[in-house]
Amino acid sequence: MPTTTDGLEDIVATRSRICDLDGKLGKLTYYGVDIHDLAQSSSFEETAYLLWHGVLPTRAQLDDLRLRLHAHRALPGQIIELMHLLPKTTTPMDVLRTSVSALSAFDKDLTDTSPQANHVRAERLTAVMPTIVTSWEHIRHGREPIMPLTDHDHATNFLYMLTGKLPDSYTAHVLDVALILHADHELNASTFAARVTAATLADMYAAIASAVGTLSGPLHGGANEQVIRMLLRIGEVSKAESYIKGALDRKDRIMGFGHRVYRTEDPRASHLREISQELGQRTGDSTWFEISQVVERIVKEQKGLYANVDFYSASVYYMLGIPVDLDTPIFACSRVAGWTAHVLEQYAHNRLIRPRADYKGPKNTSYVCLDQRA
Ligand SMILES: CC(=O)SCCNC(=O)CCNC(=O)[C@H](O)C(C)(C)COP(=O)(O)OP(=O)(O)OC[C@H]1O[C@@H](n2cnc3c(N)ncnc32)[C@H](O)[C@@H]1OP(=O)(O)O
Ligand SMILES: O=C([O-])CC(=O)C(=O)O
Repeated sequence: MPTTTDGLEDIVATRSRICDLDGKLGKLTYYGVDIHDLAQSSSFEETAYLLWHGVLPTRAQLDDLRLRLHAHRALPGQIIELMHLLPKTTTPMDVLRTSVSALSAFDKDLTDTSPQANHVRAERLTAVMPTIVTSWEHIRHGREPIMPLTDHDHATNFLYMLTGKLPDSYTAHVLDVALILHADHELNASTFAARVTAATLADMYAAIASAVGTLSGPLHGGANEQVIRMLLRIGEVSKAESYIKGALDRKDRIMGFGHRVYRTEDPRASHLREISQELGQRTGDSTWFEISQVVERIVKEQKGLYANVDFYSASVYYMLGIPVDLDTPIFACSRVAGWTAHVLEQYAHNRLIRPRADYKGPKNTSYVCLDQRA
């Protein structure tokens, strides 16, 4: 049996054309396009098109995609009914996973597994996930969900469905950039889970439900919610240093730091840090940015760890007024573009993913009948 690597570290498990990640240089590209250029100049919809088609769209192609996404935003009424049956304490990520799974029941063409049908599913899932997340926010607080807009971009529509008001252009821009930055990241745990599921030729809903479940854990996408909970516990800039030193002394893991691949700054964190600072200035309350800065400095000094994408996204979402347990669902609403791109790629060049385990358990154990066991 070849040597095993815990956590599959540095194991190259597939070929992919979608996302290139250089952990030493801190360089991230989607189909060769640098994440910095996308964050600077693209939109979430254009980035999703790039992930699904491998090229940037023409204006007409982008306009067509936007229209299709608008048309797919509404949820089947039965999914809203299903949400009403869930206990109000159900976490938004669990509701998202359950609803994505249930959506397969409303796909009239489920037996059509052609690439075209799966492309439509990728667009549908991407269009509808913000409606699931924001509907649950209203339902759990005893309110009626707000119907999606039939125009406006993805970020604006999300914030509208969440608050019932059209956001100002800066707020919508910030969420749009955050969605671009989270859209794909090579073979991260949730994308791997989606590909493993797709490789059995299970349908796209099953693959995305696997991915949502995998993203929810605090060592992966769930870290952003834990980061803001930590910042809120710290509460004041003057308490940040002693809080974080105490946590490090206790050998706690500091959420939002460290990465399996990056050995330098996560290129997405640089954008989110800048946005966090600017939001602090615009809102007149830089507390969350300043606490984050102290935490970042001490974790870097004492552990040599860099902030990852989840660290500054936490204060950004908080300053946008987003409820803390919607942080990871927002991540999912972006990453679904990457997940579905990887599922399409998996279907196109499929082989079952089935590694081996190096067995370490007992051998030749005799079977003792139940009534003879002590
Ligand atoms: C979108 C994303 O998924 S980005 C990642 C989001 N997750 C987090 O922010 C959670 C906090 N970070 C972590 O737990 C880790 O850095 C991970 C899971 C992201 C990567 O972990 P791995 O590559 O498996 O590293 P591993 O868990 O083996 O840690 C290596 C060492 O660094 C330490 N370490 C790693 N991250 C942290 C952290 N955030 N805080 C404190 N110590 C840490 C570990 O305790 C371990 O130390 P040890 O060797 O003395 O036991
Ligand atoms: O790549 C990873 O392991 C985690 C990550 O940063 C992401 O999924 O965005």
